[in-house]
Amino acid sequence: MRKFKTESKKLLDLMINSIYTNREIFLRELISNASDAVDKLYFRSLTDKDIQLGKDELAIRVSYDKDARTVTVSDSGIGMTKDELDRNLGTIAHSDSLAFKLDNAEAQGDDVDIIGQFGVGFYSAFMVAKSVRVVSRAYGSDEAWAWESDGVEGYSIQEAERAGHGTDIILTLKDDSENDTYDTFLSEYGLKSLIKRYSNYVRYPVQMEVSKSREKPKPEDAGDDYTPEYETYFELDTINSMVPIWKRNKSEVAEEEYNEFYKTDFHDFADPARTFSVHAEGALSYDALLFIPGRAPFDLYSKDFKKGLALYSSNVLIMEKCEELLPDHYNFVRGVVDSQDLTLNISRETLQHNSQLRAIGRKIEKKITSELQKMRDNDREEYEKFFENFGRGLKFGIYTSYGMLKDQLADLLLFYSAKQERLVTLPEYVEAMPEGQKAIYYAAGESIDRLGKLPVVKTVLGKGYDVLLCTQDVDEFCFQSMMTYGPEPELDAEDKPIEGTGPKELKNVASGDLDLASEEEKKEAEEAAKENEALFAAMKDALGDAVTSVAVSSRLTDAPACISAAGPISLEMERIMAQMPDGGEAPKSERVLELNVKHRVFDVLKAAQEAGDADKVKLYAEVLYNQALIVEGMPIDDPVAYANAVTKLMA
Ligand SMILES: Nc1ncnc2c1ncn2[C@@H]1O[C@H](COP(=O)(O)OP(=O)(O)OP(=O)(O)O)[C@@H](O)[C@H]1O
Repeated sequence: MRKFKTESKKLLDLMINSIYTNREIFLRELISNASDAVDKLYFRSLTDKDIQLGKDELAIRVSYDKDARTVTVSDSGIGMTKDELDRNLGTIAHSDSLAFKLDNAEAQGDDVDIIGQFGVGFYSAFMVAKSVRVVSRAYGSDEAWAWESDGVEGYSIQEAERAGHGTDIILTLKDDSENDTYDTFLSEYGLKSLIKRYSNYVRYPVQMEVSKSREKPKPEDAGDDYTPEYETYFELDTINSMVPIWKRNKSEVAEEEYNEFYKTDFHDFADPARTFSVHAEGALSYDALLFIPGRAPFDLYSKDFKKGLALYSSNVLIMEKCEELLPDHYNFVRGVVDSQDLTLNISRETLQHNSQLRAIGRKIEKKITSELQKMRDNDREEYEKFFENFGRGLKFGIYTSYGMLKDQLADLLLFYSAKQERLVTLPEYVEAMPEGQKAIYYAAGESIDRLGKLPVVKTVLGKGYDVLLCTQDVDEFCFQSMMTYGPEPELDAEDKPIEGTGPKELKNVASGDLDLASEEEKKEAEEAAKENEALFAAMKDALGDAVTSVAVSSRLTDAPACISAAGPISLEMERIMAQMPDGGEAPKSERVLELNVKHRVFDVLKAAQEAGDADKVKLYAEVLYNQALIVEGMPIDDPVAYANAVTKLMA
């Protein structure tokens, strides 16, 4: 027996136990080696006219024997001589394939696509096998040799028999134990799935005998009551689809083919809303085929949802979901990236240089943005559907980046316009603003219907200004992190900003000072506040900590009262934060009970105050406060007390 070199022994142990996290990739490695072997022969045939390759010789076969516990991968590739077996499989980290690739880098072009480079892949077989036998006959030789090893001490090489050139790798799988079974590798379904998952785009057919069922011929003497009988038979099937769809010329691929690929590979039952691709050449060349799903996956907003694109290198799957390729706000995009230029780490499970991924990721992000813009501008109906599915993520992108992504994402957002009664973009809102409108107004709450009825919304609409009705939990957080929206101010001759131009503040109609009143109205309000100081103080007293103040409103026309928020937290934000898992600790809004001093109800209040009827003032305060809460869609603190107050006033 020949011994593995000492370094090799250590390496082998390292390999088997720590390089790979996923033992099932052994099949990927063996199929990749077989593909390399066929590639090498094919490459030779390009220059050597004597080599005529039949179609069958290009195929890679995978088979298994449940009783003998063997899995075999065979190819009719270039094969190995005795020396090559010794050199290639006796020295770990020796890769003839890499040498081949380097030697032929110039000549090989697109016709050959060698996968091997580290000289370790083969040994991954020992993760699942207790012994490995390699029977190989080099092309042009009439001898075959068998290399055999248990992966511990060493290996032997003996003379063997093989009908033609090529190699058989025969693994005898480890025994099942209590914690570990190797059943999947000894089943048609298990092997087929692995071939499909990892080696689907290997350029040569990967074939397996698969069991099928067919109806037996109907006997001639069959009577009327004949029921058909079935039999199982075996047939050699090609399992992989070979040519990666993303490598094909776009004009030659029908939309249905893309849709089918999307649905099978990304497990969706609906067609994608958009299919697009990126093709980059240069120091880092790659192809990407990307899809915007037609519907949101059910777990999109759950913690378990994993974003990412499938990453291929030389037609072999490296990672099913490579997160670095997608920013969080585009987490819904599915697709593949394929590059030959990636510096893979030895296990082929990750890359050595994340900067490569980041570079690809940046380009892909740009492409997605432009694709969404195109969809928004050219196919509004579809875009609205897209936005309903994934718009929330875009808003989150702005919010979680503290507004840094607003230049990229704000124009992709849609909001419901109270004035136009349809979804509008922010540019469309700004475009339609009448002269003199200083801010972009929005209202946040649970439903469009309800928001549309809010007195404050009606007041702003009454001024001729549109109000965006926001019903998603993230809306206001998104607006607050944006603070303003719009192009930079225009400058006058002295480079000073021209008044009325520049970004517009995003204002919640129910928060802070709306600055809608005319000078005259402001003066009136000031006077009313002064005049009714005692009444407001009595009402604030009656309401205690529920409000921070009682004030004259400049945002009401028909309603007698409303609640606004003085600080940065609106009532709606308070409601949303209270619903979050640790909502008990959530900050509260600073509520202000605003009164419409022009409303008849205010006269009634004033009369009670002037008559010195403190009880009545208290009851009125409670009723108005709670009523305003109900209108806002907020829960009232003490419904019984509210009902009692109404009853008392009526009785
Ligand atoms: N089926 C095969 N037919 C012919 N040669 C093979 C076959 N399998 C392996 N070899 C030879 O053995 C060498 C070592 O294989 P191994 O899988 O360990 O490394 P590799 O494929 O070169 O690189 P990587 O670790 O990146 O897969 C290969 O470079 C190749 O020369």
